[in-house]
Amino acid sequence: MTADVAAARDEDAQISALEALARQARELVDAVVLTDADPAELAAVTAELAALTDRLRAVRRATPLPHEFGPDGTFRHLGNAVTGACNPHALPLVVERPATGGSRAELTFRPTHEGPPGTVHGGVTAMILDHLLGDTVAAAGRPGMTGTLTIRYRGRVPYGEPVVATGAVTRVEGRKTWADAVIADTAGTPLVEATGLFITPKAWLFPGAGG
Ligand SMILES: CCCCC/C=C\C/C=C\C/C=C\C/C=C\CCCC(=O)SCCNC(=O)CCNC(=O)[C@H](O)C(C)(C)COP(=O)(O)OP(=O)(O)OC[C@H]1O[C@@H](n2cnc3c(N)ncnc32)[C@H](O)[C@@H]1OP(=O)(O)O
Repeated sequence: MTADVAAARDEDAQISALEALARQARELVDAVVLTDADPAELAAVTAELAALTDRLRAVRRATPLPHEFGPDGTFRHLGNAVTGACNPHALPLVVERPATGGSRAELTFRPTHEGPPGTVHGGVTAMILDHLLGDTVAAAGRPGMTGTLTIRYRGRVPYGEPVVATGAVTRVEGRKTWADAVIADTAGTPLVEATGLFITPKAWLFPGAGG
């Protein structure tokens, strides 16, 4: 085994272990949101969690895992707030790019995403749509940063039931790309619609220009 292969295997093992930790942390958050334990039990669990937190903090990175491009051009961001498999905050969203264009994701929100009773928080659905729009413009070869994001909430988004998010580019002009996205129920009824303007930063076209 060459040193490169051994290093790649070590990195794979590290990432798998981090993914498992993030999955467990999501389970923990869900359990916290839904627990009905008594105060003494809550205090005991809190003390155990404090000890675990200290263990992890003892070996701390300066930043979350960075984004990277694989040899086949695929984009991976394990620390991302929406898609990051190693980020407990992330659903994580798994985005597909259908051959017909655009981006698509099937997802199921959890009770931890609740805003109004029984309904997913509007800021959470906006975040998902922002990401899906960003992936949509990137899939069209026009990656960019969100300039504007407009959301129309048409129906309550439930948690605990699958919903489908889809996005498509609608217009391009210079460094600007507009796209629409929607979260719909499995019958296709639109629940939240979004339009975004994405701008490819000057710096991405001309590396070294700053920004
Ligand atoms: C996160 C991805 C990183 C890596 C990406 C690479 C590849 C990606 C591959 C796959 C990615 C998959 C998924 C990505 C998913 C999600 C994306 C998440 C998106 C976000 O979560 S992102 C965070 C929120 N976002 C910001 O943090 C932006 C802060 N901001 C800036 O970084 C700059 O401000 C910028 C870049 C916007 C412009 O800077 P700039 O210097 O390049 O351009 P400049 O100012 O010259 O404007 C040129 C023309 O755009 C007009 N214009 C400018 N800003 C506007 C605005 N806000 N609204 C309307 N029009 C605007 C001007 O009026 C002018 O228009 P005109 O030419 O007509 O006069």
